[in-house]
Amino acid sequence: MSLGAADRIRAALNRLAGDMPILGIAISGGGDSTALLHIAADWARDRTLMAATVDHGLRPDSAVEAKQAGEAATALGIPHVVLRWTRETEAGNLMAEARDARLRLLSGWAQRNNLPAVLLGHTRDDVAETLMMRLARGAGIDGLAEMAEWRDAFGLRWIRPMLGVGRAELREWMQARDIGWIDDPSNQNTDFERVRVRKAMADLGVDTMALAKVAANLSEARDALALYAAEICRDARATRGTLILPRGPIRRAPAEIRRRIVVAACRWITGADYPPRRAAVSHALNGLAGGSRVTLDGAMLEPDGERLHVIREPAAAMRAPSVDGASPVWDNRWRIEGLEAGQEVSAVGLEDLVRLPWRNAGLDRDEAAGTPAIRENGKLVAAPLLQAGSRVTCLPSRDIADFQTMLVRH
Ligand SMILES: Nc1ncnc2c1ncn2[C@@H]1O[C@H](COP(=O)(O)OP(=O)(O)OP(=O)(O)O)[C@@H](O)[C@H]1O
Repeated sequence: MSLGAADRIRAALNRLAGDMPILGIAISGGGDSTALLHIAADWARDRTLMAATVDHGLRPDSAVEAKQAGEAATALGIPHVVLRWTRETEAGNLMAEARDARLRLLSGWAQRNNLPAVLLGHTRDDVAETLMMRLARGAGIDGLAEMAEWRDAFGLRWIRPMLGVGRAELREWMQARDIGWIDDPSNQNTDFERVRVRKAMADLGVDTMALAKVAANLSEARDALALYAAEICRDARATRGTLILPRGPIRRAPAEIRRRIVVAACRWITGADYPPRRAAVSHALNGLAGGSRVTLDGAMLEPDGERLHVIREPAAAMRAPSVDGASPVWDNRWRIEGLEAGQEVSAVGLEDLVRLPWRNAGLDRDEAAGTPAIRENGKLVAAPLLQAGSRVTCLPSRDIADFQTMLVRH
């Protein structure tokens, strides 16, 4: 039984990362990622594996634990670093913020080390607990479907090779080999929803295998719906950062399909790592059904005859931080080429727009104000999408194929 668990993980590693000569692994020092560390170290052989631990600094022992996690990695010949997080505000959902910060820190580390992907130690128990938590929140099919074995987010591929294995199996496997791990006291803290859900599931005798099966069944349903949505959008087009969708077929499609299309369109525009909230999507769909222009999480959807135009919400573009030649992707959607030293990219804005021939660009006023502008010492030098002849080019960082992929894969 325990050998079976390691074999299944190795098979998943072959399937998901078999062609990667170098790979990262995120270890907390807890049981799941410690098991993954050992199994991946053995699997890696002539591949290079690098490990990192995020010290959230939320408990007095966290630094010591991060160091211990590192010792486990270096004992296996795997280089390890500790990445420290400092929380900026006290407001908001601590767990969600910590997870986001963790993914960002890990992604930065992976990019600095040219790692194409990072392994995470989620297990079948995580799948079951997530399903229960989302059920309680009234999630839709996507929220309830199983976690993906891989996902691209925060500029990186995340691989979860242990989704088919239970936490208890892993602990058995480690005990049989005398491998120790750190029991995080937060895993007993009932202030956290996941801990309460875990306890409730144990009390009710809920079988994680059955719940994981429900999640897998819903994934199949999701995939079928995704193909339906992709079929409806087969004539979708992308031009200069605007997505143009067929309005009639979308209007006639069932609500679940409309929802999926709107979510993918919004994420295509914003490049966001998470989909917009369900209630916000419902609100946007109601507006669209009434023929109105709506905004959703930084995207703007505008009915135009038989077409639905999806653009960047101008106010969101104006809030996007400016970038220079060192990191030439602006607003998470424009790749800027040809910037000179001292030049920066930010939105054109309404003030500078009046001096530009924006009407020739076939955009409306708000849309034009949200396009990239090149400035030097705060002074407008060029607005490449609105004027011909600029030496700087702005290329959309996503094309129509990316939209089709987003429809099928969330
Ligand atoms: N502080 C951390 N530093 C690095 N990676 C982490 C950290 N916390 C979690 N991870 C990664 O994310 C995965 C899932 O996170 P989750 O919060 O479910 O972890 P966990 O319950 O602490 O798991 P584990 O038993 O491995 O500690 C972990 O298995 C690990 O790969």
